[in-house]
Amino acid sequence: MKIAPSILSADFANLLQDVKEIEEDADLLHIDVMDGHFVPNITIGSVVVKALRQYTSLPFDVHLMIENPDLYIEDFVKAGADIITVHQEACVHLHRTIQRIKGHEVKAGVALNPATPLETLKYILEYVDLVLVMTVNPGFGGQKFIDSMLKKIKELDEMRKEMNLSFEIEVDGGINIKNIKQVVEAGADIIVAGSAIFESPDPSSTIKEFREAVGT
Ligand SMILES: O=C(CO)[C@@H](O)[C@H](O)COP(=O)(O)O
Ligand SMILES: [Fe+2]
Repeated sequence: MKIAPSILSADFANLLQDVKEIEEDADLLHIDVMDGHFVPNITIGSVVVKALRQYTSLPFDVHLMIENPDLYIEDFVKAGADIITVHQEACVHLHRTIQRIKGHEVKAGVALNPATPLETLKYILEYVDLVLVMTVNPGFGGQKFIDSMLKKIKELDEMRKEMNLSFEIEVDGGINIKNIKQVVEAGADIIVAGSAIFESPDPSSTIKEFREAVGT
């Protein structure tokens, strides 16, 4: 299991300090990019990713919650993204968008909102490196995990086995020390957590507790 702290819940006035605090314990840094159109919130853009890139070697896991992601892929690649994930709901030509990301030699992911069926990914799964299952409606940190998403993670894991594919399953939203084990048992490989890590008194110990809770 990999842990990807989401900087959405970090202190933006002390962003580097917060990243440094989790650097040794985290596997990836999850960066939520929101445009105020696809989701009702505006967060950070490629300039912030580029600024952070100079100070950490953690792989950057960029979650684009934006319309027309094709227009910005190159900017995020140049800024230092290692994984770029786009939403199925935001891409009219998803296959083209995934190929565009992979053409830059970074990993390509596709994200699904809670209400979007897995079946919409049937013909794209063989091309992606990662599927991000949203377990809250995207836009904000600190929301409650939607329980029915456990079934979705399990079904995706089954599809992966049946299709003999090796994409990673990433899960994002409302994950904490109480539900992490269930999420991993359902089939998740990468756990994103924002508020549970950055709003805890000791973010680095919280990551260690997450690993202990899962038994890894
Ligand atoms: O993409 C998103 C929200 O849209 C997430 O990455 C959040 O940042 C997760 O925050 P928590 O639910 O863990 O507080
Ligand atoms: Fe995210």
